[in-house]
Amino acid sequence: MRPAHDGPVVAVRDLQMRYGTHQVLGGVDFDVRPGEVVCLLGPNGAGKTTTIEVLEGFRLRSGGSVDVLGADPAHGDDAWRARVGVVLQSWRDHARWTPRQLLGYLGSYYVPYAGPGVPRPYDVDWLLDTVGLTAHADRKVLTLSGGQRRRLDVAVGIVGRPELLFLDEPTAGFDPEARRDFHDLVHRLSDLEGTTVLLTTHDLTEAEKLADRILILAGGRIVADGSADELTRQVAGTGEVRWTRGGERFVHATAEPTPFVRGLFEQYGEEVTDLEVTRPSLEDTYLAMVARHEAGSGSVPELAVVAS
Ligand SMILES: Nc1ncnc2c1ncn2[C@@H]1O[C@H](COP(=O)(O)OP(=O)(O)OP(=O)(O)O)[C@@H](O)[C@H]1O
Repeated sequence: MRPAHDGPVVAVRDLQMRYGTHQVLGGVDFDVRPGEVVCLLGPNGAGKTTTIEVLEGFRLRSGGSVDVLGADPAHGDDAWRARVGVVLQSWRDHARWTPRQLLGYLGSYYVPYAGPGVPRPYDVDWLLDTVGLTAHADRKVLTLSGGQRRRLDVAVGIVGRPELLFLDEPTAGFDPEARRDFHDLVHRLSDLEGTTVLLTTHDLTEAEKLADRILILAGGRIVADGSADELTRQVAGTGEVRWTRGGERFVHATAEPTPFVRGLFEQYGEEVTDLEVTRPSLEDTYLAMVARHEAGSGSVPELAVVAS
C-alpha cells in the first residue's frame, strides 16, 4: 500500500516546548518522508516523548509549526486520527476482554475511514498472527504476561492500518524473542504496507537494526540527522586497524582503513597476520555526539550535516 500523501509525512519547523519556565525544545527541525523508519534518540529528559506527543496531537506546543499527514496535529479531526497509529502503554482497562474481542471492537471504529485501496481496519486474525498472539487470542487480557500485553498494545496501535505509526520505547521490557519479532513486524509494516514509522528507543542496537535514519535530540535541538552509517562516519570518524608482525602487536587509528591496509600489505606482505579492522559503533558515535553537545552546552550545539 502506498501512503496517501506525497510530501513529507511529518514536517517540524522550529518546534518549541516549555513546561512553565523550563524550555525543553528550543527549535527542533526535521522531516519524515513516506515509508521511512526514523528513530529519535537522546538522553533521558531530552524531550523525545514531548516531541512525539506534540506530533500525535496529545500535547500543545509552545511555538513553531508542525505538519503531520498534511494537518496540524493540534487540530487533527477523526479522519486524520484514523490515519495515525499510536502504541500506548498496556490496556489494563479492558482486563476482562480477550485480545480478539478488543481488537474487533477497536477496529470497528476505523470502518468509516476506509477508502479505495485503503481497507480499514486490519483483519483481526491477520493482526493476531502478525503480533504473535494467535495462541492467546481468546484468553482474558488480565491473564496475559507483560510481554504478551505489550504485543497486544502494538496490535491495538496498528489495528486501524495507520499510514504513520508512533512508537515510544516500544520494546522496553521485551525478552529477546519478543524484541526480534517486533523488529520483524516493523520491517513488515514498513516494507510491505508502506507504513511510515517514528520511534524512540534507548537501545542503539535496535536503532541500528530498524532505522533508515536516526535523529539525535540533545539540548532541545536535533544535533544529528542521518543513517547509522553516515553518523558513524561523520562523528567518530576513525576506525582502528590491528595486526601482528614479527610476533609484535600493532594498532593504528585511521579514518580511512582501506588504503591504510593496502599500504600495510604493500610494505610488509605476508609478514602481516591477525589483521582486524574495527569501525566505531553507533553507541560510540551517539556518546561522542551527546558528549560534544554537553561540552559546549550553553552554546548552540553543532549540527552534524550528513548526506541523505
Ligand atoms: N507534563 C510535564 N510537566 C512538566 N515537565 C514535564 C512534563 N512532561 C515532561 N516534562 C519535562 O520535560 C523534559 C523532557 O521530558 P520527556 O519525557 O519528553 O523526555 P524524554 O526524552 O522522553 O526522556 P526519557 O528518555 O527519560 O523518556 C523532562 O525534563 C521532563 O521532566
